[in-house]
This record gives sequence, structure tokens and C-alpha cells, in this order.
Amino acid sequence: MTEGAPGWHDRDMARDVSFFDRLGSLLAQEREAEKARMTSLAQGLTLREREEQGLSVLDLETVEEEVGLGGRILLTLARADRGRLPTRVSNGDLVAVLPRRAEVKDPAKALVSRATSTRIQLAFDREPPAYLSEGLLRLDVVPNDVTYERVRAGLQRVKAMDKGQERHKREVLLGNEPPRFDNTKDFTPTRPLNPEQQDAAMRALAAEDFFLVHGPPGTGKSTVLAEVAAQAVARGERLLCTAASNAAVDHLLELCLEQGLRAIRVGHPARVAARLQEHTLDIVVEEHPDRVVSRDLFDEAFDLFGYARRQRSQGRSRERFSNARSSTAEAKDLMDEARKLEKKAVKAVLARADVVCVTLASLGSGVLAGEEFDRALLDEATQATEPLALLGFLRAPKVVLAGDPQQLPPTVLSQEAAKAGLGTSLFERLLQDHGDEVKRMLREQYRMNAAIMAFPSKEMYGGELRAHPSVADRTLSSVLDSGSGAEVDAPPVLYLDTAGKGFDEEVEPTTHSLLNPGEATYVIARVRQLLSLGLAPREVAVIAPYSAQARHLREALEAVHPEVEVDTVDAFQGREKDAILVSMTRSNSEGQLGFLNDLRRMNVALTRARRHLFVVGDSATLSSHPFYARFIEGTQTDGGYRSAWEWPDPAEQ
Ligand SMILES: Nc1ncnc2c1ncn2[C@@H]1O[C@H](COP(=O)(O)OP(=O)(O)OP(=O)(O)O)[C@@H](O)[C@H]1O
Repeated sequence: MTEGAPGWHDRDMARDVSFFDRLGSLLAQEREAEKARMTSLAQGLTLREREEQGLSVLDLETVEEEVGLGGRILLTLARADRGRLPTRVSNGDLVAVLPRRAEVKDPAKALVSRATSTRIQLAFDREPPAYLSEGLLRLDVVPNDVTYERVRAGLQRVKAMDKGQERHKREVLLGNEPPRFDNTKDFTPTRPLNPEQQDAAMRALAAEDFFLVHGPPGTGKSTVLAEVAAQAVARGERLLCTAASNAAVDHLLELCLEQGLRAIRVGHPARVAARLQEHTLDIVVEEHPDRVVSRDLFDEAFDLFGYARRQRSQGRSRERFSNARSSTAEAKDLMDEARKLEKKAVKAVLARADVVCVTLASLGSGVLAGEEFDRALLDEATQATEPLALLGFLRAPKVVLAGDPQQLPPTVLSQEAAKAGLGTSLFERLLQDHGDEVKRMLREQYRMNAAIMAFPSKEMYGGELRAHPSVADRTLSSVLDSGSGAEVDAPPVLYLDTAGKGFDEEVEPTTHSLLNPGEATYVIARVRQLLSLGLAPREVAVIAPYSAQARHLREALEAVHPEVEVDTVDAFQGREKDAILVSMTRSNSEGQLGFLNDLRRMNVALTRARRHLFVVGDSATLSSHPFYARFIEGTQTDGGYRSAWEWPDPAEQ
């Protein structure tokens, strides 16, 4: 629990600005760890092996060229034999494009804008080098340095906030001065809010510097943010909605649109959910008259570049050379003109929006230069590292952070950097520095049956969560086919104990991740059973803490039930399903629990189900940790404990 954290006045010494330098060096340490992981993955690998590891794609050639949004040049690559591609490259990946065999000192970089099973479309910000249309190519997935550079520069800017109000802001961020609040004004919400939500929204609106909304699972922290957005816009404010992940920003955008706000999504359309792409700046700008003109100019320029390239490739004559040169110069002028017009169109579209939704990492992108905001809303703030979250404070004088320190922390690769502070989010640090007055915790949840909620509430939230009456008694039986005749054994929480079954965990040789095929058979059989009783496949999900077990289960289920999602915990934060099946995976005689020791991660897994939570695991191993021992004990007391010995044999189902 973070309740009862010491107040700002309880710390004896003021923090000085070298704090930001320290964060900067932790960031650099993390950067090195990321690079080292990439290098060690790639080390000593042949090109083919790099391809197998998803680090490269080989034997490609350019099959199509066109001009895309924002004058980006789009090249589509396919295998020379037009065969299937390895599936690992994803939309939004940054890649380097090189000739198949040669090494190039400064290879062209591009973003993957569309990846299908046979084609990869790349978006280039600049004209790609000539070798892209000459012979075989390879793609290398590269770590994206842009974000790192932006965050590093952001820290320096926070450090330099030295004058007047800015200085006060910096001192608040350092924990040396208390945050200020305006007089709290009551308001009529756009939808019914519970008293805690109303109070949280009111405090958030009164915050002059920052405010923290602590939202345990399903308690409506996004609902509160959406309300703050609606009220702030009604007061004439311009808002920034941001988060570390694209998915969280998309979610905020959806909520703002539901509120009827004029919201725009900034970011590469390749990284935005398909259903929301029509709200991206790139797409909306397309309709603007200035953009229509600029598009023609880009097309013309592109034709001229093509002409120049052909002239050069047709042999050396003075005339061709001079033609090529003048066409290139003309094309560049046209590009400049087109870019100017496009900038104008972009500014006009942004000026019309009351809310701009963008990831923290993209806040520093050129299109937002000069844009000002009155308030920033930062969702999933407990998953962002502190240096990243600070970028939000550079763009708006007031920031509302929403999150839950009891769920997934920021992902940090370097153990040392994490321990030294990078693993602590700004949300948590501000709470530690300023104490409980700067936050409100929401306590009523609208997701889980009361019995599913009880254990995580007691363990992680001091027993303070309440289930709203509309969800407290929801069970699986009310959504199953009543006509199926079968009585399903589905109490809200069911723990299936595999102790003594001899289902030892196994190490996957290539990834060193863990799997447990024996345990998996019970999970698969349970999925089949629930579906046969009429549960919709999209309402069932399987969660495994280990990627190898998740993969193993996905491969088994994919062919028959492709709609049943199977993934690791991280993919499920912020989401819910009627039935969640958790495969604990660990089973060893030493009682080693590895990943399972991270209770925040497990808290996420145990709080995704609305009606039914089915957990499979080996109590002999799990009970070595008091948290799991108490969980199992609880199921025994509540009638939710079953032994695999008395459970139908999966092979016979
Ligand atoms: N006051 C309320 N009355 C009725 N339903 C509510 C209320 N507040 C939130 N909900 C519902 O509860 C659900 C969860 O809300 P929301 O998505 O805002 O929660 P969250 O805290 O962001 O959840 P997560 O655990 O995913 O972070 C939604 O279906 C929402 O409509």
C-alpha cells in the first residue's frame, strides 16, 4: 500500500537539480542495456540466423513506389521469389534498409507502415538512396534512438526551468515545494459519477500543478480522466491527452470522442488502432485544401526525382547529367513549397482541436512544435519511467496523472537502473514526496464479481475495494447457454491444483523462458469446455506469466479457437473478459517462483475477469510464497479449490 506515504515536509533535505542528471545517467544506463541485448541477440549470427531471430528480413526487392501522407515516400518490398515473409516485422518498427550483402555506413532508415504475410511497406521521411531500386535488399530492425534523445533533452529542459512559475514547477517536481490548488468548484458531471470519482475529478480540475488519480482495477480512472477532459474543455481549456503506450493514448482518444470533444490523434497512423485512424492528424489533414495542393506538388516533385534518376542511370552524357541536376533542383523546390503548405494545413487542423492525443515519446515530434496546452492528462502513469513522464510537464502547466502503483511498473531492462530509481514511476515518486493529499484513490470497482475482487483487494489495496452492486454477483452461468443442460462447475474463483501430478516446468532452449505442457492440457480442456457451454470466444482469455507458456498455449488453441486471446500479463493491463484462465507455469521442487514474485504483475492477472477466474498451478511450488499460500487457502475456505486428481482427465474430454 502506498497510503500513508510521508508528506513533502517530512523529508529533511531539499533535493537539488542534480537529481535530473542522475535520472539522465540511469536513462543512459538503460539505453546501454537495450543496445547490449540487441547486440548479444545478434552476436555471431549468420544472416539467416538473424532472420530466424526476427532481427533481419533477407532477399527483398522493391516492387512498388508511391508518395504517401506527409510527402513520405512509400516503398513496398517483397521477397524476390514473392514468397511468404517471416512474420516478426510489425507496423511501426524502425528498420534500416541495406543491400543484401554489402554493409553500408549510414543505411537508410524507415518505419514499417504496413506488413502483410508477403509484403512490407516502408515509409521514408527523405528520398531513399538509389540502392533501394537496385537489386536485393535486407532489412535490419534497429532500436529507435529518437525517443531516447528526446527524453534526454527533456530532462535538461526540466533542469533548466529556473524562472518564476517554471521554477516553482521544478521545485514541486523535486518535492521541495507543495503543489498548489485552486478553490475547488463543484460541477455537474456529464454522466453519473460515484462520490470518490466526483471528488477526484474536482481535485484534478482544481490542481494548479499536478494531481494523482489512483485507480485500482476497474474503478473508472479512465472515466474520471474523460470527465476532467469534458469539464476542462467546457471551461475553454485546450488539452493534451498522453500516455506511454499507443494503446493507452488510443483509449483516451476514444473516451474524448465519446464525450463529443473535438479530439485529434497525433502519431504515425501505422501505430494507431485501425478503427481510430480516421481521427489521426495525417488522415484529417488530407482533406484540407492546402494539403490537396501540396499533394499535387509532392507528386510532381516525385516524378521529377524519378526522371532525374532515369537520366543518371542511362549513361554518362553531359546533357543527361545537366537534365538530372536541374530536375532534382526543381523537385527540391517543389518539395519545399509542398512542405510549407502542408505545415499550414497541419497547423490549421491542430488549431481546430480541443484535445490532442499523442504518446509521450511523440510529444517532441515536429508537428507539435509551438502548440500550447492548458492541461495534460497522463494515463497509465505508473507504467511510464519518470524521465518519460516528465515530458508531459514540459508541455502543460497542469498535469493530471492517473495510474495504479499496484499494477505493472515501468518496463526497465537494466536491473541496476531500475533499482536506482528508473523502475519507480513519477506518479509513485510524487506520492512519496508529497504525501496522500495529492491523490485520490477510487475504491468502487465496476468489473469483478465480489469474490474475484476479495483477494486482490485484501492483499494489494488494504481491503478497501468495493464491488458496485451491478457487478458484485455476476456469474458465468448467466452468460452460458441455458439450454445446454450441463451444470458447469464455475464458482467465481476456481483454483485447480496440479500438486503431485509431476507436471514439471521446462526451459525453452531458444529463449530460456519457461513452459509447462502438462499444466497446459488442463487449461486447453477448460477453454474447450467453457466454449462448448456457449461462452463467446472473445470473452475468454488465457494469461501465462511466461512467454514460452503463452506461446505454447496459443499454438495449441489458435487453430481451433483463434478468437481466444492468449498472452502474457503485460498484454492485458487495462483490459477485461468474462472468463480469465491463468496458467501459473512454475512447478519445481525448489519452490522457485521467478516472475511470480512480482506481485504487481500477478495482481494484474488476477483482476481481469468479470465472472470467472480459473487458476491452474502446483500448490507445492506456489505455497513457498505466502501470497500464493493465502490465495490457495482462500479458495479452500470459499469452496473454489479443486485437485487435478478429482478433475476430469483432459485427455478424456
Ligand atoms: N460511476 C460509474 N458508474 C457506472 N459504471 C462506471 C462508473 N465508472 C466507471 N464505470 C464503468 O467501469 C468500467 C471501468 O471503467 P474504466 O475503463 O474507466 O476503468 P479503469 O480504472 O480505467 O480500468 P482499468 O483497470 O482498465 O485501468 C467501464 O465499463 C466504465 O463504464
